[in-house]
Amino acid sequence: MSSPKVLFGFHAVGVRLKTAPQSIVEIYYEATRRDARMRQFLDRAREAGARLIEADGERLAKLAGSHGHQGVAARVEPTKQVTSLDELLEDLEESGVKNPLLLVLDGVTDPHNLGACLRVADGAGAHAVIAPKDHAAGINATVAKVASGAAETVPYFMVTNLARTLNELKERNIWIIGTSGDADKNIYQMDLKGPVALVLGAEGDGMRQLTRKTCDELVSIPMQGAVESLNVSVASGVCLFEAVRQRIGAA
Ligand SMILES: C[S@@+](CC[C@H](N)C(=O)[O-])C[C@H]1O[C@@H](n2cnc3c(N)ncnc32)[C@H](O)[C@@H]1O
Repeated sequence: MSSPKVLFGFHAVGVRLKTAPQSIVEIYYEATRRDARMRQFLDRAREAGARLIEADGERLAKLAGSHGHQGVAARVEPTKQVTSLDELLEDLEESGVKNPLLLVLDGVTDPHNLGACLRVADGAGAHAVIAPKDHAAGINATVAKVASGAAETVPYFMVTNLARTLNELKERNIWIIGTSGDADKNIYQMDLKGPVALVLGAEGDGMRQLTRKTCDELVSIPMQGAVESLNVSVASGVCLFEAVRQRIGAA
């Protein structure tokens, strides 16, 4: 059995309260903090039946390590996780999701960028984020903090061979759309209502050659100013929310 882990900050603990309150072993809160945000948080925690424990700043700092805790930390049991991409896609099919929306990150190694990508993926309702095992940041405390709870809600799969995984997605009729500033077509010309995986490249070099070749389509985000490219998490947001816009329009 895996041991409880610690979440900290209003976002991360708040998301767990919303999505899996039964997995919370106990919540520590700084009793001297009596502002509105803390009061609202404690009301929600009590409504969810969570066990609340008063703690001082020192105890919270010990639980959260070097990370900002905002006066709140929780010991939680792991939630039931889907363990593989295949399992996730089968679950989606069984629950009638016809048009999965996936975000693929080819070489995003900065934990802040990964955290921001997970946050935007959650916001857009993406079903999973996929990255190559040997060329990506893993989930750590920084990622979880920047993701503001989304590291808990969006499955993140690190795969051994990204090109092979993209080919397997194609076999499941998922359209692979790579993004690159030099592509002729642009994201707004692309039909994103069906099953799609949006592929974003690394902070410095963009997508690797093999990944690029494996994509069904390449699209750009038309830039209007002097800079050549967007930060990868911003570009993820633009692409994912274009898919959301089209899907809402089609509903
Ligand atoms: C900072 S950019 C990398 C820039 C890199 N020099 C390149 O040539 O792709 C990180 C990733 O964000 C996405 N991106 C950023 N700006 C983009 C744009 N204008 N059009 C399409 N994708 C973009 C791409 O996936 C890119 O690989």
